This record gives sequence, C-alpha cells and structure tokens, in this order.
Amino acid sequence: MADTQHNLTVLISGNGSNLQALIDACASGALPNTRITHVISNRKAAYGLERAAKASIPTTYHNLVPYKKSHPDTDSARTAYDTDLANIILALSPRPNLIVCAGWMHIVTPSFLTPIANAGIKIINLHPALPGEFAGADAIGRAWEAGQKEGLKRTGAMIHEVIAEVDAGEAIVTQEVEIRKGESKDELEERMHKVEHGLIVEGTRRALGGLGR
Ligand SMILES: Nc1nc2c(c(=O)[nH]1)N[C@@H](CNc1ccc(C(=O)N[C@@H](CCC(=O)O)C(=O)O)cc1)CN2
Ligand SMILES: O=CNCC(=O)N[C@@H]1O[C@H](COP(=O)(O)O)[C@@H](O)[C@H]1O
Repeated sequence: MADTQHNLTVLISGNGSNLQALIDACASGALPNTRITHVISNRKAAYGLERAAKASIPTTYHNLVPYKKSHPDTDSARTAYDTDLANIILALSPRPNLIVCAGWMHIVTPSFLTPIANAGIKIINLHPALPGEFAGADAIGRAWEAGQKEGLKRTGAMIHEVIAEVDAGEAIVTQEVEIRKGESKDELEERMHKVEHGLIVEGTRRALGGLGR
C-alpha cells in the first residue's frame, strides 16, 4: 500500500525545543512519511520561529493583541482570534492531518476546536505533568515546589488530545519523571525537557495512528 504522507502543523510560543525534536524526527525517519508543513507562533520573538525558518518550514505569527484592540471585550477578541486561527490552518495546502501544540501558551476555545474537528483534524498537546495533575501553566515549577515542600516523589509529562477543558483531554502517552530531593528547579526542568523531546515524537506517532507502513 502506498505510504500516505502525514502533514503536521505545529503551534508554539517559545524556544521550540520540542518543535526541534519533531523537525529532527521527520528528518531522521523516526517519523517516516511525516513532514511539518507549517509552524504558527503567537509570540513574535519565539526562537522556534527561527528553528522553523532554518528548516525551511513556512511560519505564521498570529498574535492576540490586535484583536484585543479591535474588540470591545476579551471574549469577543478571543473568539475572533480563534476563528481566524482555524481559518489560517484550514486554508493551508496541503491541510494538516494533525495539529501539535508544542509549548503553545494560548487556551483555544470552541471557536477554534469546532471548525478544526469538523475538518477531521486532530489536535494534541504536550503537557509537562501527568493526567489530572498540575493542569495549566508552570506545571514543572508547581511539581518542583510539591517535591520540595510536600515530598512529592514523581511528576511526569504527557501528550494528550486537546479539548475545551485545559489539559484534560485523553492521554495518548505518559512518562513519569522522578523528583530528586534537594535538586534545583532547573535540574528538574532539564530532565523534564529530555523526556518531553522523546514523548512528543512518540505521541505524534501514535496520534497519526500507526504510520504508513
Ligand atoms: N482548550 C485547550 N487549549 C489548550 C490546551 C488544552 O488542553 N485545551 N492545552 C494548552 C497548553 N496548556 C496551557 C494551559 C494554560 C495556559 C494558560 O494559562 N495561558 C494563559 C496565558 C498564558 C500566557 O499567555 O503566557 C491564558 O489565559 O491563555 C496556556 C496553555 C494549549 N491550549
Ligand atoms: O499544557 C500546558 N501548558 C503548556 C506548557 O507548559 N508547555 C511546556 O512549554 C515548554 C515548551 O518548550 P519548547 O518546546 O518551546 O522548548 C515545554 O516544557 C512544554 O511542556
């Protein structure tokens, strides 16, 4: 059977080390028949935009500020922003089979989720905590705190489906990460990132539903 080509759109907000892991996995064949066809950032200064450019991947900068300026309230600004984000992705040719949130620090609403779901495109997210734990921003920092103050022994990371409720979608793959007594937050963060870089490739592989043979 002819191998089907998998097209990814990756959403980022920052450094893009997880984007880089995906770029490298596509290049090395770890993700066969898979390419990142577009990268979208909501932060202009995101280094991940440079990583994409270096890999000749088209990028789009899509920021919420102009919407806040041209709308009477935050809700209508976010609705318009999310609607346009969906339209940007749906206008891509080829369209993605999968959208990967890799450090995408914007909570998407049904204005984005519904048109994307209707187009049959799945969305996954990398969350640096285990299912049901530390949902939201700064999960690593909160886990480190719990390790130092409450003796939490482990945290972890997961790739999960993106639904309206934040970081509550079904887990696709998880990996535990031990918390070492007395370690600095940076040390935990470093170990977490290494786990993430493997998990984001494995989670993408599984979300693509077993790659073209
Ligand atoms: N629907 C929905 N949207 C999502 C996720 C989800 O599973 N569901 N997973 C996301 C990653 N997780 C988060 C969780 C919380 C925040 C967060 O708290 N953001 C603040 C602002 C943060 C910032 O702008 O720096 C906000 O109000 O948007 C951002 C990403 C991406 N967006
Ligand atoms: O899901 C919850 N919030 C999202 C979140 O906190 N994502 C985290 O942002 C980092 C991105 O790193 P980069 O890939 O830019 O180097 C990475 O640690 C992700 O786990």
